Amino acid sequence: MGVEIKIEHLTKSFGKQLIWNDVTLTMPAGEICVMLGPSGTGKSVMLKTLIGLLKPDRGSVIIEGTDIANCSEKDLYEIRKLFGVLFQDGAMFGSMNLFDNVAFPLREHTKKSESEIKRIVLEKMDLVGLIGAEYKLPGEISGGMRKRAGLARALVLDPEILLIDEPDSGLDPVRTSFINQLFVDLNAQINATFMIVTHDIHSVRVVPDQIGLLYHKHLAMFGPREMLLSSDEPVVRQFLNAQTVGPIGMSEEKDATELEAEKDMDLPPLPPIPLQLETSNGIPRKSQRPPGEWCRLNGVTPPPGSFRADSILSASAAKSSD
Ligand SMILES: Nc1ncnc2c1ncn2[C@@H]1O[C@H](COP(=O)(O)OP(=O)(O)OP(=O)(O)O)[C@@H](O)[C@H]1O
Repeated sequence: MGVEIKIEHLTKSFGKQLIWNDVTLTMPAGEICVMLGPSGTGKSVMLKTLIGLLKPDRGSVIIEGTDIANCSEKDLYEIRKLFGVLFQDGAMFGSMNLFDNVAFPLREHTKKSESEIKRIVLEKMDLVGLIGAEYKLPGEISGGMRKRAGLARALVLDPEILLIDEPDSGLDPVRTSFINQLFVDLNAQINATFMIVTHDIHSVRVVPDQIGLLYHKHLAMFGPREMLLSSDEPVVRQFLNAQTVGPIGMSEEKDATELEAEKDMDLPPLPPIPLQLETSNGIPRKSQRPPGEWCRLNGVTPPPGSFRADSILSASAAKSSD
């Protein structure tokens, strides 16, 4: 399970407004990828292009041999069955209880019997910890529960690819840690390829296998977590460490005068690279590599204190309160 997604030379604009140009990356099968970028750099547009809701101007998105950027409606319909999507607010129908919301794709897209549908819905609601809440309306539950219900719905058709847009928006740090743990556990269990769009720097440091950064109308970098967390590239370093010093300004890029004023400033040292978040049952993640392996193989010295168990304190604290 889980399929590779190969994006080549992808370019998208709306009228005269270029969103991003010449994006090339490969999301390895079954891995968790996170896409970052300042607001308005086109992360949601990227997700919509991946599922074929938006057509790029140029380039291709190859999934299982089909270029979904340029295929027929019929092929697109088939390929879309591989996807599960979790929108920011869970995108629940307000008048339907959670059971019916989660059952919706099964009733729409399959000919399964109601007893089979019930079995699947309860299985997925159990996976996301929502057993007992089946008959609640979306308006009666918290934002975190709505997101989990959205996730259960994204899972009912057994997706090979999960697209997740800002899962942490509106969630407190503990709920964010819980949902991160859920993604890691689910990924190990169903082996799907994940693309998560987020602004949460803590999640970015511990959850993904691959990280991408969109900036100033292009893909600034995409690669293994250790590569980006040890990078000295100014945009990557500034964004991943939430610093004000660097090329990213309040609205977009800083101008030459602002950059000149910063040129002699000392940058704070890179923080240690934490260990990757493990599954809660201890089963290794499919893509798991020994900590520090990428740095070692590529001759990169990680920041001092990297890969020590105490650098994932907040994630394990959240787990122990489960
Ligand atoms: N259907 C559309 N028609 C025209 N412009 C669009 C459309 N969809 C998105 N845009 C524009 O594309 C740009 C990127 O939007 P997008 O929502 O992808 O950014 P984002 O990186 O996800 O931002 P944020 O982090 O704030 O959610 C914005 O300027 C937006 O106005």
